Amino acid sequence: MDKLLIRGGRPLNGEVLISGAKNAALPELCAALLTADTLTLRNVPRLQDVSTMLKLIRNMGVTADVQADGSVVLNAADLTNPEAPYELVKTMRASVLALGPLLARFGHAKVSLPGGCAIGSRPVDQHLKGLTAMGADIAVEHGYMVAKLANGRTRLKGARIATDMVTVTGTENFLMAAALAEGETLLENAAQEPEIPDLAELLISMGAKIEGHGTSRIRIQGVESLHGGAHQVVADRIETGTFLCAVAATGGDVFLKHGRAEHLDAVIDKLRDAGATITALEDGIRVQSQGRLKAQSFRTTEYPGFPTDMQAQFMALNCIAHGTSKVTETIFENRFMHVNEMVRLGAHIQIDGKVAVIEGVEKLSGATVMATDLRASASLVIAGLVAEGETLVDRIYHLDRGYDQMEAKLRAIGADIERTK
Ligand SMILES: CC(=O)N[C@H]1[C@@H](OP(=O)(O)OP(=O)(O)OC[C@H]2O[C@@H](n3ccc(=O)[nH]c3=O)[C@H](O)[C@@H]2O)O[C@H](CO)[C@@H](O)[C@@H]1O
Ligand SMILES: C=C(OP(=O)(O)O)C(=O)O
Repeated sequence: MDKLLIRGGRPLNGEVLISGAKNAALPELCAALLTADTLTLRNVPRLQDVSTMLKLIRNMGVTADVQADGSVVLNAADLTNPEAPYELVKTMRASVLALGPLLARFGHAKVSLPGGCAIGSRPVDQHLKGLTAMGADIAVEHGYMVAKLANGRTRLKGARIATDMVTVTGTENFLMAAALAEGETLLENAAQEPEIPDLAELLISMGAKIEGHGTSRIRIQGVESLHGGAHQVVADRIETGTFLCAVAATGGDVFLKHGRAEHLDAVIDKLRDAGATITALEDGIRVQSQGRLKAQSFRTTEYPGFPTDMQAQFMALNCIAHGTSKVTETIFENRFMHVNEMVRLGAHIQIDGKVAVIEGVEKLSGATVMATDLRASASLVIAGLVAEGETLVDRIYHLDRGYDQMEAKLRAIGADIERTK
């Protein structure tokens, strides 16, 4: 199993090219299921979840050609097997994004239930509730969601869907399903994460009629069919935020090319309050940092609030900052698994339910630590970059799920980091 060996204590300087967003590329690959025409996605990140999604849709009968420049050319004209098997779904929750498009285009689908994962139980009840309101009949059998159109219908029908909580992939499933449904769908309480308008723009370029994306109320007029198109995947705001935190923690001066500051307001505000200098430039973000920063308290919430996907990485920074901070995780019930590993590196952290209290220490000391989920892995890499001596981060298959060549990018800006077996 691959591990990362980090010798900490070096500042980071130079330029990093930010990749396309994992959480935009995954639904956008599923959007190819909505049409028999060719769809080209540019700027698709090279990471494990994208490989898994390609495997999943190829298994359905979709052709997907990955080009040298990072584009993927997709065609679902000959899709014969609208099914997402457990073996693939279990490694990637985003597989649930196949359900809406398959149901909308073929009228039936069989998608494995994703099950729980390290960060929480993550049910899909809201996806089922919304698609049922659109005229789907969904039974859960032998661990699968077996979906068809109810009452001899030939298409899904538009509906008003108000989810009990804001759900990102739920909103994406409804957007894709509603694009091909009969009549109007109104999504209330819709997610506003930048990946949602990015998906909506792709669907619009394929002929969908969507208004209000980027707000909590999205209106979709269904059309009979969608055509192909080409789309550039938006820059990954979580990869950008991860590098911002890494440089803020180690010190240095780095330009994050293609990073979008306007997608990271909550994180950037906290980094500025901590003492880092962040400058939004024309095609990226410059981060400069020196000396020990000031610890910052924050609460994770839906966009535009502080993202849960940045909680662990910012906590790494708080571990070595001046002062005591309080981090509250409100989205997932079990997203503090990095804490015990950070404590092994010398951090002072106490957890009480949804709240972690971090008392900043002057230095961390390298040790062997275990990655438990994607962003926890990234936070341990940041902690390793500032720790004295060697840190070995084990189980980095979690990191590979969602970061495009993270260690190569870090090495290029001066980190002493290598992959070992
Ligand atoms: C592939 C992708 O884009 N993943 C992101 C997406 O995950 P994902 O879309 O799975 O997360 P959701 O926004 O759906 O989850 C938000 C909360 O709602 C709950 N919930 C959700 C749906 C449902 O049917 N029932 C239910 O109870 C979840 O358990 C969680 O507590 O948004 C999360 C929150 O920003 C991010 O951490 C993930 O990186
Ligand atoms: C939790 C994440 O991803 P996923 O929803 O794919 O598990 C993440 O990107 O941090």
